[in-house]
Amino acid sequence: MSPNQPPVSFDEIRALLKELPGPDEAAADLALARQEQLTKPSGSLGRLEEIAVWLARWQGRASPGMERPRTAVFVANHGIAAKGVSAYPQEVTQQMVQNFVHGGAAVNQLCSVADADLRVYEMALEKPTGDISEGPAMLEDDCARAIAYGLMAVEEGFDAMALGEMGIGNTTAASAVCLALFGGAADDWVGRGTGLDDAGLKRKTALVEQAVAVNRDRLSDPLSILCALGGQELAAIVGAILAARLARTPILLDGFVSTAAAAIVHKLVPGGLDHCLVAHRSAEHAHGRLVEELGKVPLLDLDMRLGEGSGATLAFLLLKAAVACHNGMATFDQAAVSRRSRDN
Ligand SMILES: O=C(O)c1ccc[n+]([C@@H]2O[C@H](COP(=O)([O-])O)[C@@H](O)[C@H]2O)c1
Ligand SMILES: Cc1cc2nc[nH]c2cc1C
Repeated sequence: MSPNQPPVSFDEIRALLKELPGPDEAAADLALARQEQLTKPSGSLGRLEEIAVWLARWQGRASPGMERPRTAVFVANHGIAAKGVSAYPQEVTQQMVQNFVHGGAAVNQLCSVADADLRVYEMALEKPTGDISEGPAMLEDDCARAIAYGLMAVEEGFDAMALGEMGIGNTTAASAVCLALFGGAADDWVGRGTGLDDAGLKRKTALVEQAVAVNRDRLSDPLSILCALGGQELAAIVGAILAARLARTPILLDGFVSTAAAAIVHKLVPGGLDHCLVAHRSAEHAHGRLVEELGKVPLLDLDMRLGEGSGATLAFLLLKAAVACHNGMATFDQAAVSRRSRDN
């Protein structure tokens, strides 16, 4: 496959999975060795130390950088929205795109605070995916094209990317994907999304159960699950995660919906999410269980449940702090600070 021709079939995407590069352990070892020289008790910067070494490992350089972060927000509509699974009407998806463009959304302010570039990818909003409670969300070709769209959204030259989404009804799709991938009961995976009331939550739970039952013959592997139950923005996030691995770009996953998309990659390739961190634990009911399934510990826990890349963009600030300490602190030798006393 030439670099300018993204894969447009599941077979080509499966072939790409075999080409994913591993970590740069030499860069990580050098970063770890530097952490031990810096003027602080060993380990005392906790996860900031881990983040600096993780960035070195996945950027492939001993001195990690965070000058150029980008937030990508993938936006799509969902047929299931017509069944009353969201507290907001479907037209909000398009209206929020305008709000992003005019700089009025939360993610605009957070990008400005974090000095991050923002890209919004609108995915055929006039053509919602199929209603998953009645049949598949997408045909294989459409799903592969959406994955390819996400692959193409990753450009070289960014130090890290935050992957976010926007789409009324997409927590229903995310819950259905999780139920199909991890099993359990529908109510393990369903939450209030944008703020459903009790009656709405009951309806949404029944529809998620129905979606998995109706599509049961289409759930044989992770890509088929994405195709049958997911959405275009979830598929694009899958593509962006894979492309970022090829481009040596570390990823911050946002909330429940972004993490549900990432779970597809987790099930497709062992270690496929090693270049990704979960930025925050969303207040959406199932996110805690989902991050446990992925073996991840979110960086922040602020009761946020907005989506649109907000939590991941906010966490860029932690990555910047980790890099500033890693690259800027003096070593014990440079600052003439005495090292640890011999243990008795
Ligand atoms: O990702 C999350 O943790 C999250 C939790 C609740 C809501 N959202 C956002 O809200 C929208 C989906 O909610 P809903 O209720 O319409 O399914 C969509 O635009 C998401 O970005 C996102
Ligand atoms: C207003 C609004 C903004 C959002 N941003 C991401 N998801 C959203 C859902 C709603 C309803």
